[in-house]
Amino acid sequence: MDIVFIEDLRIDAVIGIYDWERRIRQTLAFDLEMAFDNRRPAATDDINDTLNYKSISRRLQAYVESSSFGLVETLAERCAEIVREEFGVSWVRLKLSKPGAVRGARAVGVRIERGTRPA
Ligand SMILES: Nc1nc2c(c(=O)[nH]1)N=C([C@H](O)[C@@H](O)CO)CN2
Repeated sequence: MDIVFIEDLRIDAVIGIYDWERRIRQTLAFDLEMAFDNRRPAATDDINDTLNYKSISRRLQAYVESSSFGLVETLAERCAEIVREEFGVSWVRLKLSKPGAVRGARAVGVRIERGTRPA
């Protein structure tokens, strides 16, 4: 199985369950791994045959910047849905980190996998 990945995509958003968190924007970090057969773009050298990581990054930036969920679980689920439904990705692993949210930890967050992983 081939993978297209996006690493440490930083996006500012309103996120969190506490009152003070509803009044500020916090930086979130996204890591994505997406199943995609890269043999065709490798043969054609055509960007139109790829799973375009720039297009996906831009879409997630627009969505996350305008979101205001309480839980990272909710935001992670919505982002995985966008990747699968709008970009036709059969399997995605998405890690959503909230750096500095817990004193003593570099980051906290969730990692989810959605869809069927190709053989
Ligand atoms: N599993 C989760 N635990 C916590 C979350 C969350 O979104 N998922 N959120 C918080 C607070 O918003 C925290 O990040 C503020 O520091 C606490 N636990």
